[in-house]
Amino acid sequence: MDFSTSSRLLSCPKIPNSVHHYSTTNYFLLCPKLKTPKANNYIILEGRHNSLLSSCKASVIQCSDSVDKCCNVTPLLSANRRLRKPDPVGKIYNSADVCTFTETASKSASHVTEDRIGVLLLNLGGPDTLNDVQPFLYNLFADPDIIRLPRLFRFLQRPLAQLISVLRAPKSKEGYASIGGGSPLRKITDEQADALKMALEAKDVPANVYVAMRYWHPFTEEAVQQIKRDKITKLVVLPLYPQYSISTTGSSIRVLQSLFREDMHLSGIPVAVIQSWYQREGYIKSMADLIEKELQHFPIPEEAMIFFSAHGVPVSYIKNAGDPYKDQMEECISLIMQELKSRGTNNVHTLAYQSRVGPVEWLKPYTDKVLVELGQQGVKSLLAVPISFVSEHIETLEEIDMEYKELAIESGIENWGRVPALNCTSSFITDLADAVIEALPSAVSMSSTSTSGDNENDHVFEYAIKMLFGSVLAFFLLLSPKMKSAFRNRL
Ligand SMILES: C=CC1=C(C)c2cc3[nH]c(cc4nc(cc5[nH]c(cc1n2)c(C)c5CCC(=O)O)C(CCC(=O)O)=C4C)c(C)c3C=C
Ligand SMILES: [Fe+2]
Repeated sequence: MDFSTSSRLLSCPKIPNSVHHYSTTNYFLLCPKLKTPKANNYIILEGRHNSLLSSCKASVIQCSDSVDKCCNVTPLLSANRRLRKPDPVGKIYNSADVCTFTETASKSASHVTEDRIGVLLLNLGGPDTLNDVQPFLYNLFADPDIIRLPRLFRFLQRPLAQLISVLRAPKSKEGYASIGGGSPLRKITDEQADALKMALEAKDVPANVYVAMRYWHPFTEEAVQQIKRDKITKLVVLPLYPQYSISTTGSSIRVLQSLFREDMHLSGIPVAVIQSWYQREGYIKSMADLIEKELQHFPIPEEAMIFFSAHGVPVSYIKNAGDPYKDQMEECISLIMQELKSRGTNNVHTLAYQSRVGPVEWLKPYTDKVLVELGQQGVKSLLAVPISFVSEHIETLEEIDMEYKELAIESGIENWGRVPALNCTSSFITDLADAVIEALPSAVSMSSTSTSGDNENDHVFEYAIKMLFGSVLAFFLLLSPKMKSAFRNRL
């Protein structure tokens, strides 16, 4: 059998929210709804292409632990709704010994060349100058996915954002001043976009790559207008956050959904959203490469503790809102450690959370507390690894490199190192390009699926009908002689 060279993801028409994956050696059908109770176990349906098309009831197997090309892809419409559930991750595992099919693969490949493909990189954004700091903070705190107020108090969101941004601006400005007077995020993200475009071209998938920032320029609205002007016919949305959080990827996708829903043209464009990609082999290996390289700078590399420091989120996101961020973070770290182990690197490691804001409880343990404790426990060499973000930014350049380094040294840690952010590391960008190519066939337009608004209306209509019939029925029952006597007897 002739095999296609690229991996593909397709949704199965017979099972909602399913994705199937085929590559040089195999394909899978993944059905999130058939997920087993254990968080990381998914039931994968495997079968021949023909059997898949005729029936989705192919042989059912439990997924293995082996992870190859994985990312979580959905159409734009259902992207957020599914990820707000406690453990929504649609994992695509690669395993050997499964049949392949060439016909659809080559069809997809030719389809790819006909389309005007766009890739939309989602990122947080950062102030370009010190004057931008307060308005940037206002945009951030005005986001209902960052400050989650109860519905009744939503009218307070903007005044509160104004107050908090003004109060926080002086401290934030100090931070940005110490790293050169602004955030490097825009420049690095633009460079990543250029590198990704080149990597896609090298794989014979020409595409325009756009940058959509959530809280500063270029805003999502600007990127989306450009996509429209460029007459893009197929779009892959790729958040530059490896792990999904309601506060990051979730927030950006929410904005994107509302922009697409409002626009007839945009809602017709097939879109695939890659929601998280922390399990991708290319990413895990790129992280392991950076860690291995940085360990070599220590006097005794095997004695250095690998200290993963992730951006925190309030605990309520995990406990009440079902944010998968913590689970994904832990799994990501365990995959990186497995990879290091397979290379003979057996250093001890730990995870802590940094950058908390405000008076609520955030994910623990807190980075600053752990650093002091480790110093007290006699740890002498420590390698900090920023893990929730793939570019240098204020929290690596100022918080880790300055504040935490100073704290660590004060606490007795003698040898300090920090793994650089991936930025434009070529193995990483190549892997992102693969993720885009794999996601392309799963792109679906909003207009080809029912919108959540429609569903909600359906529910309201259904509810009203039930209420009406229920009331009429209750009225006649109450008037019936049998019912009257029953009431009389009780009284
Ligand atoms: C995965 C990454 C991030 C998560 C999760 C996240 C959640 C989160 N952040 C804040 C508040 C602030 N974040 C700020 C900067 C900032 N945050 C991230 C990433 C995540 N945030 C990045 C990459 C950046 C830096 C951007 C840059 O300019 O370099 C800031 C501003 C800086 C400061 O004043 O400290 C705030 C404030 C909350 C409240 C939150 C979850 C609810
Ligand atoms: Fe943040």
